[in-house]
Amino acid sequence: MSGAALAIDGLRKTYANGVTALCGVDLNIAAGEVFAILGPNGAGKSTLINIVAQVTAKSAGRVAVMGVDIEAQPQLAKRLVGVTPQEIALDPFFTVRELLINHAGYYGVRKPGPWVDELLQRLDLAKHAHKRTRELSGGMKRRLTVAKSLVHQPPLVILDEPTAGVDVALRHGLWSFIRELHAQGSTVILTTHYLEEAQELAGRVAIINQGALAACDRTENLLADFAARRVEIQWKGENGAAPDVIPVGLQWDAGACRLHGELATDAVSELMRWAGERACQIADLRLEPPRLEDVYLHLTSGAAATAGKQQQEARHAG
Ligand SMILES: Nc1ncnc2c1ncn2[C@@H]1O[C@H](COP(=O)(O)OP(=O)(O)OP(=O)(O)O)[C@@H](O)[C@H]1O
Repeated sequence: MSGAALAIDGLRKTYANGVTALCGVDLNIAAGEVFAILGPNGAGKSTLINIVAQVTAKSAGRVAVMGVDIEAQPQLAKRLVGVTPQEIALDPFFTVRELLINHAGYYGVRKPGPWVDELLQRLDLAKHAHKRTRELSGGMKRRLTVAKSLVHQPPLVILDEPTAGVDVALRHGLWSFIRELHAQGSTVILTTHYLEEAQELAGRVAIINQGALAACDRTENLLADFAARRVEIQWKGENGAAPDVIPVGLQWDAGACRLHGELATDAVSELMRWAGERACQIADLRLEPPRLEDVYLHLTSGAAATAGKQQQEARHAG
């Protein structure tokens, strides 16, 4: 498992209440990657992150951070990772600077001052450094939580929904900060519900559903493997009349007088023939490549999701 920034093998978690949050996840994230973990609410993303951060105990499996097994060398493994949790919990009585310096002390960092100043600068917190944390706005607290996780300069940075509930400008600020961290050699793992964020930042994406890995690949490969096109046809039927034949896979929206839906790539030539025969009734026709959102929805809902979970459970059975 050495060589990877994060190596996860057969990770399982069943909570005391009997809920199985992870049912045998394997994941290998190379040093220097920006990697996104996507999945619906309750998929198991935070459980996975909390196990890596050693705030939740795993039920089975192995986890190594920068080649260090979290069970064999828990203290060393803890120092190699900085986790920004989803929940913001900051001591209200410390100032921003005090909080960061104290937190650095927790990791045994000597003379943290210059790096704390740099973090305050880069996360746009310098002018709030003297304020008590209870005086900060939600967005400032979010940035401080990010700074706190980086104060010991870990090589692996994990951000659990870093942009949840933050405004657009701050989101873009955090994106450029993540790019800077990456450019400086950090490995960054983030979870997000914003698919465009994953597409924008991450080289590779994992989709977790019901505690199982539904996909893990480069975004462009996930899109290339998804053999479907989005179709939208504006129709000029007289008095709003529907087309005589509706191509399989498309739906008729009478109010907007249009056909729309998803079409398998190998059915496109058939659609073109259908459209050619009705050219004078078509005002507009658009065929769009799939988006990460389409792949995500396909993998996390219905039959594809159930099949993926069963496959993974079978692989890890026993
Ligand atoms: N401490 C806990 N005790 C019992 N069950 C838990 C606990 N924490 C999480 N769970 C359950 O484990 C499952 C996975 O939860 P988790 O928080 O890991 O999902 P998530 O993918 O991070 O969701 P979200 O996107 O909503 O943050 C859910 O069914 C959740 O209810």
